[in-house]
Amino acid sequence: MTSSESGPKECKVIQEEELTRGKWLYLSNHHWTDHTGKERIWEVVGRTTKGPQDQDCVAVVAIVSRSGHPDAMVLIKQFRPPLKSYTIEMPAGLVDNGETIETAALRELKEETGYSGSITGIGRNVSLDPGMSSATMKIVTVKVNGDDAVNKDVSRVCGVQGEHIEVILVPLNSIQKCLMDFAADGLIIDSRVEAFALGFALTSEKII
Ligand SMILES: Nc1nc(=O)[nH]c2c1ncn2[C@H]1C[C@H](O)[C@@H](COP(=O)(O)OP(=O)(O)O)O1
Repeated sequence: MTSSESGPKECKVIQEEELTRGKWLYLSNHHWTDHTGKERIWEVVGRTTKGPQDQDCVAVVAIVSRSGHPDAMVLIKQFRPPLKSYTIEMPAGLVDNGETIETAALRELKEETGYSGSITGIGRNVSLDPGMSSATMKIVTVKVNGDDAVNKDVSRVCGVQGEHIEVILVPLNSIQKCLMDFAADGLIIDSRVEAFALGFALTSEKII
């Protein structure tokens, strides 16, 4: 029986060969065998910061409810050197060594937006860029009571360790229009935000 008659083989990585390492990232060749059993090489970027926890990072879908206002999603605008551009993203960041996903989510939300909230859901383990990077993350949903004293006077500009982050509240009922305006202004929309907005529009039966 030939290999094609026996069906596809299970693909697997057989060796990780590190090529170079920086402070935050490393580049490796992953030697792997494909569905025919042939050995191949894939170039992979990994994060040096990954500790024993399962995920490299966390992203936060934070929805603010305030009396007299429609519910809004907390988004952030910041400059991203890899893209040479400002971006619109969800609050997100690296999970610190030994930190739980829950703690990381609430910490990043506070550091990057000033908001405090409570967790309403924790997503699955997901990939950020499966063709390029080994990094994985979870999306945590958080509800924020905008009328609560702790959230009343949050600053429009946040961030720690040199970050300069502009906080933007985008009403859910006009999220597609807002993203279109940001893109028209030359901002790059994070794919997680775009996917959230598309899903929201589809479930609301409003594509734009
Ligand atoms: N790839 C990176 N290169 C850097 O030069 N610096 C980096 C990289 N990735 C993260 N960082 C730095 C920038 C921040 O000071 C810290 C924490 O970032 P965090 O807020 O956790 O994550 P992001 O929001 O994704 O930047 O790490």
